[in-house]
Amino acid sequence: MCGTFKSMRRNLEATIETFPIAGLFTISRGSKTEAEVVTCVIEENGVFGRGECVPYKRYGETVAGVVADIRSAAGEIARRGAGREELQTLMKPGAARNAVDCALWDLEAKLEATPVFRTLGITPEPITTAFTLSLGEPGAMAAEAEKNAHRPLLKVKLGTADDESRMRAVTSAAPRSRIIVDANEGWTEENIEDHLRIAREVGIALIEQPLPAGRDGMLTRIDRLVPVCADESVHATDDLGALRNRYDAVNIKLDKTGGLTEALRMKAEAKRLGFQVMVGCMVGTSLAMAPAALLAQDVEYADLDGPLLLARDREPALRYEGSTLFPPPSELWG
Ligand SMILES: CC(C)C[C@H](N)C(=O)N[C@H](CCOc1cc(O)cc2c1C(=O)N[C@@H]2C)C(=O)O
Ligand SMILES: [Mg+2]
Repeated sequence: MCGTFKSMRRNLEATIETFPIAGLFTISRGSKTEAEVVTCVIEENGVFGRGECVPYKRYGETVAGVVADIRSAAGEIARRGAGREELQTLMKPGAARNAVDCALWDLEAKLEATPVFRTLGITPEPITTAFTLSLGEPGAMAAEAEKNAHRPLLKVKLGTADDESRMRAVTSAAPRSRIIVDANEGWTEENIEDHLRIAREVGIALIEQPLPAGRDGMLTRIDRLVPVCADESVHATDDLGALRNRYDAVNIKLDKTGGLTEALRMKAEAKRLGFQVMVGCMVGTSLAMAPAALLAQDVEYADLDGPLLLARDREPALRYEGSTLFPPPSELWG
């Protein structure tokens, strides 16, 4: 409960941590070999709450800027005891607020000996996550798809001039998997209708962010032959209204909403407006996925595979068995 600890003194720390990626993760905007995350730890009376965020260059965020933003809010949180509700006005939506918000959820759960899932009134169950295939040449993507053809849900990174070959290659290599295509803003007004026709022909389930954010108005005028999901075009609850006739689904990420508190509001409003919901993630560890795994309990798509791409994770980590993600242990978060 927010505000309960106002008279208590809290200490807040923000640190940068690096986790190596197993191999290379590539999309149309570039490649990564490691996940650089910011961890926020808030302590009160020897009890620690932790939250993790992943700053994203696409949204003008850097790790140094995010650490600075967290530290500048630290006075209000640590000395004055600002809680989660005040945090929503103290910091803007984005990665920095996510780390602090999730650390506060974790701290409050531990101080009150009440797990977050209980506060949310849910009984978390294992969920199926998407598994992401990097962008590559059609043959290489087909080989990766074949290797992962046992997985029920694949997310395929596209956004090139020749996505037709790639869509055909991955769908024939993994014929039993449901496939999400994430074009990462890489399609154009000229090629989107052709791409949608091919996507429907080969049985793609969902197309994520085909057109650039801010230049996606055409989506209201075309026949969306495959459901279209907003990612870069949607950050928080206030964005939803304008997207109503443009998108069929929205990808909610804690690093965009600025934490679980706003993400819960956004999910409720998205459902009320009739959107399908995906809960997504950045390239982060189990600590970043844990709150998202609770958020994803009742949505159409969970895309929480960050740790599956890492060569090293938190300890304890989330348990994944294939593409099944189990509820987070409280020693990890919540
Ligand atoms: C481990 C996957 C990337 C996580 C998820 N399935 C996913 O696809 N998320 C992306 C957003 C994260 O993408 C990032 C993060 C990053 O730090 C750097 C990059 C990207 C990316 O897509 N390209 C660059 C390399 C999503 O839903 O769009
Ligand atoms: Mg995306």
